Amino acid sequence: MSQETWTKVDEYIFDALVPSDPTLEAAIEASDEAGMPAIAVAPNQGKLLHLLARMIGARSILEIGTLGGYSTIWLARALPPEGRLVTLEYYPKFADVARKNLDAAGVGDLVDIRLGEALDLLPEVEGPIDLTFIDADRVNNPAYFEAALGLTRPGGVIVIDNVVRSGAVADTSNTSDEIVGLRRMHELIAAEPRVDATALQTVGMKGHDGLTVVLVTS
Ligand SMILES: C[S@@+](CC[C@H](N)C(=O)[O-])C[C@H]1O[C@@H](n2cnc3c(N)ncnc32)[C@H](O)[C@@H]1O
Ligand SMILES: [Mg+2]
Repeated sequence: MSQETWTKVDEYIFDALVPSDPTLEAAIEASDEAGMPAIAVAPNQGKLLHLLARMIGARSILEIGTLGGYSTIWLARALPPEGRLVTLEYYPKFADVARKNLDAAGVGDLVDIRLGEALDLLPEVEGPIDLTFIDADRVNNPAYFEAALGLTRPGGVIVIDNVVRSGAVADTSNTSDEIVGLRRMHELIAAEPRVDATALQTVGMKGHDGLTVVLVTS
């Protein structure tokens, strides 16, 4: 299997189940034009986040890692009119682009973008949260998971993106801070009696990676 095949299958999935959406495409274009890295979730992954939020009737969502607000739009669109989404972003320039994209998508009123180091911002986030999406610097994922667990209500869900990194997570010779952080996060999840979880590796237009899905049980 090659990257070419994975991209082709993603395109098939988009055509079949995730129709092109001018608002979301404009958000990606605006991020590209601002020179931001192309590291947003893929459309089918964004839709998975959206569906998970709808499946649990999410009214409050926390996102760690906004970038240009692409996944934020998918998640915000799952909220009822009185819902709320708090998203944390380190770079002011990224937050500015995200604010414009969210307003253009008509979900700006639902979203509170908080600027700064996520570890500093998390203690100020008000719970309970129904769904937390962790998609920032993996080295801090153990701390992000702990914070998310403290905020996410029983019955709520924590999703962590980019947990496979082209297989590096399973390569014992890889001791980079990022990969050690991912393994430590999975150890914490496994040892935590208040959650149940699984992880999936994914291939597609974004290469080989994966996501971890955690149900907060109590
Ligand atoms: C992969 S991108 C987020 C992509 C976005 N969730 C999407 O799919 O559309 C990660 C983002 O996290 C931000 N970030 C990285 N480390 C951070 C930190 N320590 N605190 C806050 N934001 C951080 C980066 O600036 C970047 O915008
Ligand atoms: Mg990601």
